[in-house]
Amino acid sequence: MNIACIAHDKKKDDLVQFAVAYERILSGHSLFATGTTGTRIIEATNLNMHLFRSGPLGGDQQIGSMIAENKMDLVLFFRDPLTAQPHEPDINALIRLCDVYSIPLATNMATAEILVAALNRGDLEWRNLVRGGERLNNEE
Ligand SMILES: O=C(CO)COP(=O)(O)O
Repeated sequence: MNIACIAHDKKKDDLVQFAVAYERILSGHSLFATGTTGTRIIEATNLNMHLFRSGPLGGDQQIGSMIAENKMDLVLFFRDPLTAQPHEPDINALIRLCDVYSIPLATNMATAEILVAALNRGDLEWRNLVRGGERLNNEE
């Protein structure tokens, strides 16, 4: 599965802790992150991640682009609901695309725990079917 990891500044410690706690599960997947979040996770774990730009510089949009291309299977986006963000439109666009394409999205640690447990159980295997179908359609 392709998994995106994103956290606003006041939630980065939470996501780093989360990545440490679930490193074993996450290591079995392809990980993507916005620049600063991913750098923090790489420093704290042995996980490999593809780093996009920092969120305010277009990283959210780059992940949104992967969603639009049916290349992202799960989004862990620890949002800070108490701080205004300069790139609010990008954040809303990313969340909107998750809803457009029915991509599982966790915006806080409690939901992320549930989704990662589901991922580990195989509950997200339907994404392989969706992506497989997409590939076949493109090949026709
Ligand atoms: O701003 C972000 C998400 O909206 C996260 O970006 P960084 O990981 O680069 O801080």
